Parts: sequence; C-alpha cells; structure tokens
Amino acid sequence: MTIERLPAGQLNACLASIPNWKYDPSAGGSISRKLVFEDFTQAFAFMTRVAFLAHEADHHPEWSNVYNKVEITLRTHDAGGLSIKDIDLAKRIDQI
Ligand SMILES: C[C@H](O)[C@H](O)[C@H]1CNC2=NC(N)=NC(=O)C2=N1
Repeated sequence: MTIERLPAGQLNACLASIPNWKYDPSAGGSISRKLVFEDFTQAFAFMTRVAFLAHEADHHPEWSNVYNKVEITLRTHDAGGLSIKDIDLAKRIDQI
C-alpha cells in the first residue's frame, strides 16, 4: 500500500490534535516528543509498550533512550515525510 504525505491543508489540524509533539518541517516533516520517567525501568517499560504498538501498526519510531529519558521521532520514510500513520501512532503513544 502506498502511503501519502499529509496534505498541507490537513497539517495544522493534525498537529493541533497532538500538542505534546514538536513538528520539524525539514525533509518532508517529522514529529518528536521527549519524555522523562522516574528511572530506566519505567522508561524501558514504556518503550516496550510502544514497541508492541509499532509492530501492530507496522510503523516504527526512530528513538533513543538515555537512562530515564526517551526521545521519539516519527516520520514515514515510505512517503518521504509526515503521514497520517505518524499522527495515529503519536496519538496511541500519548494514550500509554
Ligand atoms: C514494508 C514496511 O511496511 C515499511 O517499510 C514500513 C515499516 N515501518 C515504517 N516505519 C516508519 N516510521 N516509516 C515507514 O515508512 C515505515 N515503513
């Protein structure tokens, strides 16, 4: 299935629905969120839950973890930028 980048006309409404995520317009667009947990165990437990979501959605984050901090970037390589799959996964991550 081909996945399209978000049309410019939908971008602002989509971004407004995920206020915890920071939009970066470079390279077709991406969104990122930084999270801070109590400790490594909490951070990694969160990452495990995200991993299941990502597998289910067949959509995978670019992310890093340093002790209690997790930084996640979502973009759709197949579309060369931001797509609805990124917005949907961001919303599901926010629900964790
Ligand atoms: C073939 C497979 O569906 C694709 O490679 C998927 C897998 N996970 C992906 N994850 C992300 N973030 N972007 C993609 O374009 C992407 N493509």
